[in-house]
Amino acid sequence: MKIYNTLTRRKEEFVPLQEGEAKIYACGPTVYNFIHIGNARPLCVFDVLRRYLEYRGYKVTFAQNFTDIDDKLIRKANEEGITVKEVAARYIDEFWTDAKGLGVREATVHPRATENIDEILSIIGALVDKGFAYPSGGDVYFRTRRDPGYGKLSHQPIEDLESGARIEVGDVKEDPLDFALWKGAKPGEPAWDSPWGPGRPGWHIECSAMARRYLGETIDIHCGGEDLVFPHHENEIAQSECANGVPFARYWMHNGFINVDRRKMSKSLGNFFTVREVAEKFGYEPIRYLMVASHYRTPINYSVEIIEQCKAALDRLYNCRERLGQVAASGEGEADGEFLAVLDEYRARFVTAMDDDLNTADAIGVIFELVRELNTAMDGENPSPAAAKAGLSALEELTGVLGLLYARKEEKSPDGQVEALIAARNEARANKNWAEADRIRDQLKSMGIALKDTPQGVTWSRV
Ligand SMILES: Nc1ncnc2c1ncn2[C@@H]1O[C@H](COP(=O)(O)OP(=O)(O)OP(=O)(O)O)[C@@H](O)[C@H]1O
Ligand SMILES: [Zn+2]
Repeated sequence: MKIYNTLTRRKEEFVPLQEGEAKIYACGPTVYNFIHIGNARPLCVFDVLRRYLEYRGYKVTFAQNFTDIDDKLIRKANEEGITVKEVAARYIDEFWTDAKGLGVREATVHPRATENIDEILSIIGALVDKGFAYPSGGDVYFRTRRDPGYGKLSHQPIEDLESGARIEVGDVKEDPLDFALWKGAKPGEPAWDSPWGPGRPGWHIECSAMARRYLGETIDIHCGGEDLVFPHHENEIAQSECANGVPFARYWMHNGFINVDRRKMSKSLGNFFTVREVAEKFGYEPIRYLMVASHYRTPINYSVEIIEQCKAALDRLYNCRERLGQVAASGEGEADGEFLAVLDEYRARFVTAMDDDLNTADAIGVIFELVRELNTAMDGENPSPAAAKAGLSALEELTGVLGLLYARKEEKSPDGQVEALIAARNEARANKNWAEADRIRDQLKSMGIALKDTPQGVTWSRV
């Protein structure tokens, strides 16, 4: 598989540190609010990365943190008159509601910053000992200029960062480029003891600490949104590599933005839609579909129309699945070898697309071609139940890698199945697809169901 590596700005063959294994770290949400559609993108696309690597036989260890202490959480807690812990607990709960709704699997571990203070202090201690960090005014800062590799991820030479950066009077930093690893406690803020006095961790250090604790000093893939490249990920690299003396992450993957009118959807701009509000109107799955229908590095312009298109595309997939299910249930037999070979070709093309830097857009294109092929096969006089069964399993296999077709369960009750067929027939009629409408009528007839067209709609009875 090839992955576009932000570090080298090239697509590179993915070679894991240990054969057959992949250790992945994804920066998780700061839990002070509901997640918005922009935040849903990294959640969904890196869930697909994990599923795909597993599909290809890798043992994946996936860590995603919760940032449960920072300025925004403290502000929210003060606004609401509750503790930071309560804010975090509430929005972690809400996160799970949305993540599950989006079909995102739980990571292998979901560590929280506040539960990893010892590891954080151990990295800061190592950095101080090696001269890469210094305490000052109750805080501890990273000596950015001491790190020869600084700027390698965002591809900006340190001189470019220097311009505009100035030391303010009373500044506790030695250099304006230095950033905080530890922030001395302010009155009323949560604080932990440390060798440099009570305080709390900076944002960047928590990821270095949790990645090391749960995945090791060198990890295979580090991912997150494009906006995290600088300074967050640049700082993570600086901290981890200076503390551990080995490379931090071998591959860096960054998703592009969800935009609204070409501007990044973000809380600060106020141009965001929460996942919850969109899901309440359209369901969760069209949101996931939106994320996987594009290549993860391509910007997506969000609109209601695009969600509606996603919903319609999903309907086509579900309709095909349902049809296959019905034909498959109608008999037994062996599928034709040639047909099975055709299905395998679709599988191979799907893999080729995904191997090319997780090109889910092309992969979905292959799935829709498969759907056309399967619909045609089901259109015949006497569609083969065995072929339908094989087609169904190919369709479920490939949509499953993208984490799609999870929301609607197959109707198991006979009445539900009849209703579903009547709905499919109504749709066929609305599309003037008379042959299909007649076919469904006949199928129902063979199930002992008689239809009656009335001014109120179609009614049915068992004969
Ligand atoms: N508009 C967007 N499009 C794609 N990814 C985004 C967008 N906004 C945030 N992300 C990603 O969502 C993940 C969660 O980030 P985080 O919780 O820090 O969001 P945030 O910074 O609160 O969002 P905002 O940018 O709205 O303030 C990160 O990987 C971030 O890169
Ligand atoms: Zn991070």
